[in-house]
Amino acid sequence: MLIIGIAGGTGCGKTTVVNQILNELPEGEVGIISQDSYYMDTSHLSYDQRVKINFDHPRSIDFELLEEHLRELKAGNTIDQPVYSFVKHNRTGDTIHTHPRKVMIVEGILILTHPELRKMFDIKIFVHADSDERLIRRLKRDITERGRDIDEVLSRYQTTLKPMHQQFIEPMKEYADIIIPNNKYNTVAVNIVKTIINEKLN
Ligand SMILES: Nc1ncnc2c1ncn2[C@@H]1O[C@H](COP(=O)(O)OP(=O)(O)O)[C@@H](O)[C@H]1O
Ligand SMILES: Nc1ccn([C@@H]2O[C@H](COP(=O)(O)O)[C@@H](O)[C@H]2O)c(=O)n1
Repeated sequence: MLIIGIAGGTGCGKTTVVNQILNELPEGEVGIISQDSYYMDTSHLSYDQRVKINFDHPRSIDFELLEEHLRELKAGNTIDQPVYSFVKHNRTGDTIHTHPRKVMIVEGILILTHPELRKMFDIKIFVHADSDERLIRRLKRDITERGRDIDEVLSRYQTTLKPMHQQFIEPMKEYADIIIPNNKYNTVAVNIVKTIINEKLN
């Protein structure tokens, strides 16, 4: 199994890059694990308490479960990946039956901050987009897809996103094997990653 970790700040385009990689590759040969599925279970908290969580700090992620699931997949076993709701700020209770594949992609803002997880990646990729570009994309996406308004996104940006990005996410570039500049769509870089994956699949 080839395990590829794709990190980068919110809005840099990780999900988009993953979808571009999957596009044209044989269906069912590449599996995806999203860090978002592994936000801590916060069912014991009220909605008002959950809203106040710092979702950009590594402690908000259940890295233990994520690591365990990746090890299971590597051992050839199927896992039940939790489904997360950005509207409820919690796991939904549903899971996605995820099968091991020849290539597994793990994507998320904080995946390179966890040393044990980092060691499991054969290739570490960091997607870069400038912070103003990321904020614009995040605003548009969170308003249209994640049930937020402009005040919520901007206040979260100032209080947690920006400081957490500087403290935890940006320094992870040091560990990357490949940095993809993604202020604009980067077909060349995506094709290079596709070539690496195709070599593994053939
Ligand atoms: N290179 C790009 N140029 C312009 N918009 C982009 C680019 N990459 C992604 N986007 C858009 O930005 C938003 C955030 O992208 P997404 O892939 O969800 O980022 P991430 O998963 O890193 O948070 C989406 O609406 C997406 O369509
Ligand atoms: N309930 C939540 C959980 C997380 N977030 C934000 O999501 C961002 C990570 O996801 P990307 O797809 O953007 O990589 C992260 O910056 C969290 O602030 C949220 O808003 N609400």
